[in-house]
Amino acid sequence: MTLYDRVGDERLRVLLYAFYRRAAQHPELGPVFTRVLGPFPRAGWPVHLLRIEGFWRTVMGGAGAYRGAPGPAHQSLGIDASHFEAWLHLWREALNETLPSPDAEAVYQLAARMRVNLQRVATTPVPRAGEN
Ligand code: HEM
Repeated sequence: MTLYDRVGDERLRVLLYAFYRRAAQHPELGPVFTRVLGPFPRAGWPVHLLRIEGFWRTVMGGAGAYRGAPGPAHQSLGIDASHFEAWLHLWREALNETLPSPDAEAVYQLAARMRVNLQRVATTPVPRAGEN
C-alpha cells in the first residue's frame, strides 16, 4: 500500500486547499503567489491546484499524472531560504490539521527533501542571454 493509497484523493484535496489558503494570506509567501496566480481561490488557482494535486499524487506513489518541471517554475520568483522556511512551516500546520501523524510526517519529509534542490535552483541567479 502506497502513501497515496492511505491518504486518498479527498484528503489530499483538503490538505492542498488548507495549505494554499494559508500560503495566499501569508505576509511573505502571499504576494509571490498572488503575483503569479492572482487572488486565491480564483484566477489561476484552480489550474494550479489541479497541477499540484497531480504532483503530490505522483510523489506519494500514486498513478503518475504530473508532467511538469518544479525546478524552472521556482527559478525567477525572487524567493530565498526564508520563503522555503515559511512554506514548510505552513505545510506542517496544514498536514497536522488534515492527516494522521505517521502520514503527516511522511508527506512532510517528502517536501523537506525536495526543498534542498528547489531552494538551490530558486536562489541561483539565472544567466541572461549572452552572459556566461
Ligand atoms: C519544498 C517546497 C516546495 C514544493 C514541493 C513546491 C512545489 C511546486 C510545484 C510542484 C509547482 C508546479 C510546477 C509546475 O509544474 O508548473 C509549484 C509552482 C509554484 N510554486 Fe512551489 N513549491 C515549493 C516551494 C515554493 C515556495 C517557497 C514558493 C514561494 C512563494 C513557491 C511558489 C510557487 C509558485 C508561485 C508557483 C507557480 C509557478 C507558475 O505557475 O509559473 N513554491 N511549486
